[in-house]
Amino acid sequence: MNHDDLDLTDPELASEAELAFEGALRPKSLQEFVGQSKVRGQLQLLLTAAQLQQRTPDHILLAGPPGLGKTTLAMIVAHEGGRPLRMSSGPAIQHAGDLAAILSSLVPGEVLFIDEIHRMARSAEEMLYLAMEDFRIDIMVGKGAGATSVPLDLAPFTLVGATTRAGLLPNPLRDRFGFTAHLEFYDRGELEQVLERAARMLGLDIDGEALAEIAGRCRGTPRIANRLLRRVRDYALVHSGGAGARADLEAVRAALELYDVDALGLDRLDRAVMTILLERFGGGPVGLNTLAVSVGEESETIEAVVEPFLVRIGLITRTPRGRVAAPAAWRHFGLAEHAPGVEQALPIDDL
Ligand SMILES: Nc1ncnc2c1ncn2[C@@H]1O[C@H](COP(=O)(O)OP(=O)(O)OP(=O)(O)O)[C@@H](O)[C@H]1O
Ligand SMILES: [Mg+2]
Repeated sequence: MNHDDLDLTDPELASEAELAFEGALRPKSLQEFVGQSKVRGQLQLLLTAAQLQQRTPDHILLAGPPGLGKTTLAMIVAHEGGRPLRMSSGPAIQHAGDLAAILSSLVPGEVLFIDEIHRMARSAEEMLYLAMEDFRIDIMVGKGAGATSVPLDLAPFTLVGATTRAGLLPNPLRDRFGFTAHLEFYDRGELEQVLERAARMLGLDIDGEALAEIAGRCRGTPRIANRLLRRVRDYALVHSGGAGARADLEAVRAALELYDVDALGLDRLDRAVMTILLERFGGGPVGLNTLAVSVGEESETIEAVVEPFLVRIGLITRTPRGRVAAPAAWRHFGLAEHAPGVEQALPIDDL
């Protein structure tokens, strides 16, 4: 089964076909990169200053929810400076030795991209501190009492780290980045631009109204925008009997209804979380872990993927006592707001 069809609005899941498509769609320069104007300006300044001084740019941390363009920006940083790019990821660096092998083979000026940097092994993290600061690592030679550490100079490089969970990074690591870019969800206009570009590349003839409808349902996330667009393209193609893909508002609505993406872009998991929060916990407050267990998901997923969007569109608020449903949530789900404190009346084993 194809991941696309299972979790159309999960910004994290990507099938092989989708990855190939993403590769083709990635903007290659800051100029082509849509939206994130603040971050674009910050990056531009940092890269230009480095170029003027003919040095490697400072280390950059890209933080933000999945699918907003972190990998794309890392590639742009390399491309804009005409620098080679090495790609790795936190889960692939489980020993300091893994990192030493990468670092010692970098060429001068290379951009090292470490995706999901918060998942790197602790021992490697410590090695990275020295590497980032002094372009040097200490390699342990021998074992036991006779072990000595041998310093090894590295080629100057730029580390670009990406994380969906900046809060999990230890302070010493966070502090060693010259700049942290916080990526924001995209607004409608920006998403329409992303979609327009992708439609052109897909050879899909789609009108403005239809684009706007997709833009409204893709959770502020370019990856989801591109994915929904492909399903609309399928729909248009099949309904024209293969004659050519042309999509209007009606086609978009029909296609997205088929795939269970509602008018706000909520998918099944979002709706499950919201329904439980509203109906079972009377709108909260309820703790993240309790919510996660109730829908049978990892609390990491709820926190990194589901919740940021629900908070952003004003369906959930985070309070010190837990997550609370906002009035808009009751309206969106067509429910009457319960009296506060209902959750306390629930039988204990229902929690
Ligand atoms: N600003 C943008 N303009 C145009 N397309 C974009 C933009 N940002 C992202 N995209 C597209 O969205 C897709 C996902 O982007 P990308 O892989 O860079 O996200 P990510 O932040 O690295 O996600 P993850 O956290 O899952 O690794 C790519 O196909 C990319 O082309
Ligand atoms: Mg990425």
